[in-house]
Amino acid sequence: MKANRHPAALTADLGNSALKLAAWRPLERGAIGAAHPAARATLEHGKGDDPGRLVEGLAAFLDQAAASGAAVQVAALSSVAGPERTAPLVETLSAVLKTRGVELYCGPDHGLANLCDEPHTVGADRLFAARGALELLGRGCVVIDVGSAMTVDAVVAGDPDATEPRGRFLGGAIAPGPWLLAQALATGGAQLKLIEPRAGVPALGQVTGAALESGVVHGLRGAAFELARRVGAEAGLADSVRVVTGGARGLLLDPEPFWTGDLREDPDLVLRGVLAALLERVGA
Ligand SMILES: Nc1ncnc2c1ncn2[C@@H]1O[C@H](COP(=O)(O)OP(=O)(O)O)[C@@H](O)[C@H]1O
Ligand SMILES: CC(C)(COP(=O)(O)O)[C@@H](O)C(=O)NCCC(=O)O
Ligand SMILES: [K+]
Repeated sequence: MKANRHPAALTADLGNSALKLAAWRPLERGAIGAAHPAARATLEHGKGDDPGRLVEGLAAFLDQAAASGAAVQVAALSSVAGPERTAPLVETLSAVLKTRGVELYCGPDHGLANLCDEPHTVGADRLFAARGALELLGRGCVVIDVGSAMTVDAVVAGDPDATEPRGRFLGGAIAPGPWLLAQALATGGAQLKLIEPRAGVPALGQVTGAALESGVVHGLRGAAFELARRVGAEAGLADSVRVVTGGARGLLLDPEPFWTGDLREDPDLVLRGVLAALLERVGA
């Protein structure tokens, strides 16, 4: 017989910029969409990082999570990095978890039908974010994930009477994120310097740096709006909710977007999707 509660879980998302962790308390069934992590952390994780530091960081995170009611019993990882960054992380993560009797699942099934032409090439974070959005909203939407890249994707819910699939991933757009925009400008013009994208800058820049900040930040906001509008329209989701996630989402949300329509923010969309997939995987 299945227990009423899911086990406490660790979810990890290795993106191009950072490793994100969330620990989740034991949840009631059907509560993934409304859950808040007991603990969250973002660890820099690049090539050639000291594994000792990662071990320490992970152990400290797991202790903090346990103190907040999430003594982790199961764990899963999503990665969009290549094997050179993913393999050492999996090794370290597995080793740390093993000392606590916890098994790590790598890339659990996201549970969506992937309708893209080359499904295996779609980044795992896009699929997990889409799954997370379905958990959050219970219906189709446009997902905007602002990290190294800015992805704008469409997902629709599956048939509630059927057990599979949970939904359908329809694809979308991959645009540069704020840092890629800033770097492209800095390397593309002799007079142009590297700026740090930050929220709330004026559009009317009156020195080079301010004009670059404006172009990156307001350009990103404009791109997000236009992509969400067009992706939504082509996916039959013209009036649907837009859900914004990713480490740089603040650039879209502050000041308040000029877009009309229903907008939601969820810092944990990818990790929420990984959680849903993991709990299904362990059948708990
Ligand atoms: N405080 C911040 N203000 C603005 N941007 C930030 C901040 N923290 C992180 N970022 C941006 O978020 C990106 C990381 O977001 P994340 O979703 O973790 O990316 P990825 O999934 O590519 O690893 C960084 O590249 C940076 O552009
Ligand atoms: C588009 C992405 C770079 C986004 O990654 P992120 O910005 O979150 O690090 C990643 O999902 C990826 O590498 N995708 C592979 C190409 C594809 O999704 O079609
Ligand atoms: K991301």
